[in-house]
Parts: sequence; C-alpha cells; structure tokens
Amino acid sequence: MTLLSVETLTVSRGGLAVLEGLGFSLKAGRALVLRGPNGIGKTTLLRTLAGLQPPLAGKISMPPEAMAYGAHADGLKATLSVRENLAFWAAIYETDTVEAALDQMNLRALEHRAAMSLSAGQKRRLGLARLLVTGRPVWVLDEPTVSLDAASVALFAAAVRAHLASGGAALMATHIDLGLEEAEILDLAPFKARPPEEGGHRGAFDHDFDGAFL
Ligand SMILES: Nc1ncnc2c1ncn2[C@@H]1O[C@H](COP(=O)(O)OP(=O)(O)OP(=O)(O)O)[C@@H](O)[C@H]1O
Repeated sequence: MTLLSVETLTVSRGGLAVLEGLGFSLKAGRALVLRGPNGIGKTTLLRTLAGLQPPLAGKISMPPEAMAYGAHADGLKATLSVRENLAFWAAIYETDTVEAALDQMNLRALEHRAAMSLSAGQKRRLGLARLLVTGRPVWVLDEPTVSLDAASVALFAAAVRAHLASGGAALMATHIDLGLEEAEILDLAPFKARPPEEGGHRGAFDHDFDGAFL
C-alpha cells in the first residue's frame, strides 16, 4: 500500500524554487533517505510535505492524518516531565503507548525529570519518543539523529525498523548511515532548481515558522 506519493513537485524557500520536478512514492514497510549537500532543499521538502508551506507546483498524496513530523527543534514542553510530555501527546493523538515509548527510547530512568533539565541528546530521545506515541504511519524526520550518541542512534534505528515492520513508513533527511538495509536513498541533486536568471521559478515569500512537530 502506498502511504505517500509525490508527483512533479516544486518546492521553494525565501521566494525561490529550490527543488523542482520531484517524484517518488513511499509504501508501507519502506524507508526513504533524502541525500544531498547542505542547502539543497531537504528541510524545505520536508516542511512542504508536512504542510508548513505550500508547494509551488505538483501534487502530494497521503491518507488523512497519516503523518508525524519531527523537525530540527525538539518542541518539548519545558516544565513538564518526560512522562508528562509523552502523556500530553498521547492525549492529543488518543493513543496509550507512553510506556512502550519510554522503554523504546530508554527514557525510564529520566521519566520524572523536567524536559528543560535534559541534555541535548536526552531531549532528542524524548522528541523521537513522541513519534512513537502518535501512532501515525508516516514518519517525516529532519536530521533525527542530531545530538545522539552511537547507542541512541542504534535505539532510533531499531525503533524505525519496528515501525516499518508494523506497516509504517519513514522519510528522513540524514547525513549518517543508520544501518537500515531496507532503506532506499533519494539523491536530490538531479532535482536542484535552476536560478531565476536561467528560467527557474519564483515562489511567494515564506516566513520561517518551523513547527517542531505535527
Ligand atoms: N528562511 C529562509 N529564507 C530564505 N532562504 C532560506 C531560508 N531557509 C533556507 N533557505 C535557503 O533555502 C535553500 C534550501 O535550504 P534547506 O534548509 O531546505 O536545505 P537543506 O538541504 O535542508 O540543508 P542542510 O543539509 O544544511 O540542513 C538554501 O539555499 C537555504 O539557504
């Protein structure tokens, strides 16, 4: 079953097209890793898929309420504990997977600590644990392993693998190899947009709201 499909998509940032003519699809059980140098447009593409900015052209198809988006920011509730943060999201998404998420991202020992007191890597683990409580099938993740040590990267890779095995899918921008043999790579270089002086598109100005999580 196809969970996400993208046809002839053009995305823009700051009023300029950055990627054009993109097409790909993501089936249940599959992971797709976006590759490309800094500035090619990985974040712009993910923000567009998450609905934070409109595409310049093309079509995005996805079942309703299928996506969980993890941005650069962890978007935690600073004064709530680790457990309370997860319970908050579980209430929003009407799931009951807080205990499993605490275990999967190795957060048990930290469950009563306020989010603001966590280290950067611990905050990121909590940010990723939120994905697990959404119960949503399509994970769209921007540099999910930033700040994680090797053991935590392995935990995250295991969580992705379990998500795929249970019928989910994942689209990720990451510069590191997660060791997911089932992941495909999408090289964005061929889709780099031409500059306006060479006939490339101009888009509307977009503001810089970076919703941490949807
Ligand atoms: N708020 C903004 N206003 C104008 N231009 C922007 C803005 N944010 C990003 N850009 C530009 O849009 C282009 C695409 O940026 P984007 O963040 O999508 O790249 P990226 O592939 O995610 O890069 P990285 O690997 O460094 O995270 C870059 O040329 C960048 O300079």
